[in-house]
Order: sequence, then structure tokens, then C-alpha cells
Amino acid sequence: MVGATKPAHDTNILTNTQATIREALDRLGYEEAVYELLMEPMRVMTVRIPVRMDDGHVEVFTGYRAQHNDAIGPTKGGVRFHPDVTLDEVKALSIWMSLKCGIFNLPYGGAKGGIVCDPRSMSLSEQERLARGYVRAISQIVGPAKDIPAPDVYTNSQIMAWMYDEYSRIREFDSPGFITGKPLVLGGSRGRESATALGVVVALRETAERMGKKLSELRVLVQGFGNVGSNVARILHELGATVVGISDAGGGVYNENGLPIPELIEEKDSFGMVTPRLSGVIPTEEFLTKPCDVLVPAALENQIHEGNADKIQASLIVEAANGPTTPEADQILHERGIVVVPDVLANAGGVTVSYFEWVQNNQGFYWTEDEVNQRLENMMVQSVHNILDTAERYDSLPRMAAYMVGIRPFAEAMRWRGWV
Ligand SMILES: NC(=O)C1=CN([C@@H]2O[C@H](COP(=O)(O)OP(=O)(O)OC[C@H]3O[C@@H](n4cnc5c(N)ncnc54)[C@H](O)[C@@H]3O)[C@@H](O)[C@H]2O)C=CC1
Ligand SMILES: O=C(O)CCC(=O)C(=O)O
Repeated sequence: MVGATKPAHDTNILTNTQATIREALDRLGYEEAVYELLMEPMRVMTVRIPVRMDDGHVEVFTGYRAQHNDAIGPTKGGVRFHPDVTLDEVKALSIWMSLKCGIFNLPYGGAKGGIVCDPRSMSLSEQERLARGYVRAISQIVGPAKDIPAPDVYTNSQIMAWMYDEYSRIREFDSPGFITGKPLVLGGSRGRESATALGVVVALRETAERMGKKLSELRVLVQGFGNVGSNVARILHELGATVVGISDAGGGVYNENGLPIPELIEEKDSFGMVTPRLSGVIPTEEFLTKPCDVLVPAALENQIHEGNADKIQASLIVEAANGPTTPEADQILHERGIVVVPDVLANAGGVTVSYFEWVQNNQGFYWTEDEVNQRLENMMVQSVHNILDTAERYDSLPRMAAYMVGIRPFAEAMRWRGWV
């Protein structure tokens, strides 16, 4: 995620997540021990990774892997390369991965990894040595039946390929099910590249229809133009919605009549940056409050906060990023009647197609892109209505409904196993 800096409105996403988990478990009537087990990852590994840099000196990087809960199956989640990675962030992200798996009935618990580094200032060979060093450092706790990594911010199919190769060498057998988000030729799944975005668009369409609005009538602002944001903009544009604004780390562009999305995608670089080549760029804070029907944050955490929530003009927010809305902003948006489709529901298309990739690797039998997309769409439609119906039934916000639906399978699995 190029240009990403620590958000101005930084809040502790781990303590916020723990508070929401507690409320969800209380509403479901589970005992204290269930909360005690689910409030923190069951296992966290911190590693120090020495990397010989191109100029000959050795730099030592800190990396983490957090495994939230393995009562249901192996754990799963991406690895982030970013200078602002912290242990608390990785822990919170691992809990959110569990919620996604719970909502979508995937046979996994959540995990997340991160390395404190800035890949923008590293050569490809330095990144390769770092990726391989990370796998060597965590190899005891990962594997196709233990914990399955995937791409996240600043990591991509090339980094997955190096990690896969390193793991296979260590274990002395070829092990494609160890990691997902691989290149197609190494056992990647068709559709994984755009899966998160496709899921976001399906969640947007289904929720808008429940609000009496058609996709083709909507004006959408998309914050972030990387893997998720640019694909969301592309799919919406192809389906006839009007994408009135897009942004990246340098700011945003807005046109009430719609933007030429295919041309903008042609212009963007591999780090999701396009604004350096555009005129009329406005700052992010102004961008987020521009007129629109739907806002899709697809960049960083804590972008919608108590300082701007009262100025947002959208009536629907679909969270493509992990953790883009602070709890204070959630409350303000609710009071203003703005519907928020939470991250653990909206962006779970990525881990769902990663699950499809793992299934295909285990079977050695590969699906067409149509099969992948159709299965994803069916699961997304079902999960969106399940969460929105649950929210109505419990008179709660969709986020609380998503936490209740997502956490329950872990509490039940732990009971059956006799852990609580
Ligand atoms: N890639 C995936 O499959 C999944 C990604 N996510 C989440 O989606 C979000 C975006 O991920 P990717 O698209 O993969 O990352 P990316 O690294 O491909 O793109 C990030 C984009 O955000 C922009 N950005 C950075 N700082 C910004 C700022 N202050 N204001 C506006 N834009 C800014 C960057 O310029 C870039 O366009 C992250 O929260 C990630 O965890 C969630 C589920 C799956
Ligand atoms: O594809 C995966 O397994 C994980 C994706 C991920 O890291 C996320 O949903 O935040």
C-alpha cells in the first residue's frame, strides 16, 4: 500500500474489537471462559528476520504471526508488509479473520501475519530474502493443515510464490495448499485477484436493493485504488453504476457525471497510485465528504472517524478495507440513518476464494472462473441476507449481527471439544 501512513485518527483496534466480541458473546449468552479464550489469539509468534541487503549489510526485521482460534480447523489469513504493522494490529486482524470464516462457514479459524518493513524502499531480491526468511522463522507453526497464509497489504502473488517455494523446500515435498493467492501456474485459483472486490460489489448490490435502490442508479465514491479499490470501481462501472470519485494515498478525483474508470486503471501503477498523473486532485478528507449515494472505503483503518462522520453524504457505506470505521463514527453514522455493511461481511470474498484455492489444491482439480465467481456470489448473497436479517431480528447494527453470527461457531466448537 504505497503512501500509506499511520491514520490521523488512530484508535486501538484490538481493544475496540475485544469490546465488540464481549457484547456479541453476552447477547448470545455465553459464559466468561468463552470470552477469555476468544478475546486474544491462542498463539502469537514474534520473529526476528535477518536479511542481507543488496549493499552487503544485514538488516533485522520484526515479524508476527497471530493464530486466533483453531477449534474449527486450521487457521487462515494474509501477511502484511508495512512499516506501521504492530502486534495489536495483527492480533485484531486475526480475530476479524475468524469472524469472516464464521460468517461464511469456512472450515478455518482466523490468523494474520505482518512484517514491519517498507517494501517500497526494498529491491525485489531483498523482498524475496525477507519473504523466505519469514517462512523459515514461522515454519513450525504453519502448514496446509495448520495455518495457511495469503496476500494482504503490500504482498502479492510473487511473494506468495517465494513463500510457497521456501516452505516446500523445508518440508521436502511440493505443498501448494500451504498458501493461497499464488500465481495461476503454481496452483492459484482463477478469480482470486478480483474476489474481494466482486464480493464487495455483491454486498453493495444486495443491501442497496433492500433499501429500494438499483445498482445502475447509484453514484459511488471509492477510497483506495489498489487491488480491492480499482477492481470495485471496474466492476461497478461495468455493471452500470456511476463511479463519481476514486482516490489513493495522494488524494482523490471527483466528477459528478462519472469517471473514465478503464482509462484510470490503465494509468495506475503497481502500488495503486494514479493521482500523480491527474489534475484536479483534492485532499482525502474533502474527497470522503463529496456528494454520493454509496461510499466504499478500500484503503486503510480508521478513515471514517468522529471528525468526519457527520459530513459524509452517502446513505450506504460498504467496508472493503479492514477496520475503516471507528466505533465513535459507527455511532454517528447510525444516528444519521446511514447503513454500514461491516468489513467482516463485505470483504470476505477474498478469504472465500482463498478457501476455494486450498480446496482445488487439495483435490488437484481446478475450476473455471465462472464456477469460482458463481460459487462466491451465491455464498455472498446468502451471507449478506443472513446478517441483515439477524440485525433486524436482534434490533442491532449489522456489525453487531456479523460479530454474533461470526463468533458463535467458535464458541460452539470449543464446547463440543470440551474446552469450555
Ligand atoms: N487484497 C485482498 O484480497 C483483501 C484486502 N482487504 C483489505 O482491503 C484494503 C486494501 O487492500 P488492497 O487493495 O489489497 O491494498 P493495496 O496495497 O493494493 O492498495 C491500497 C490502496 O489504498 C491507497 N491508500 C493508501 N493510503 C491512503 C489514504 N490515506 N487515503 C486514500 N487512499 C490511500 C493506496 O494508494 C492504494 O491505492 C486493506 O484494508 C486490506 O486489508 C481485505 C480483504 C481482502
Ligand atoms: O485470502 C485470505 O486467506 C486472507 C485474506 C485477508 O487477509 C483478509 O481478508 O483480510
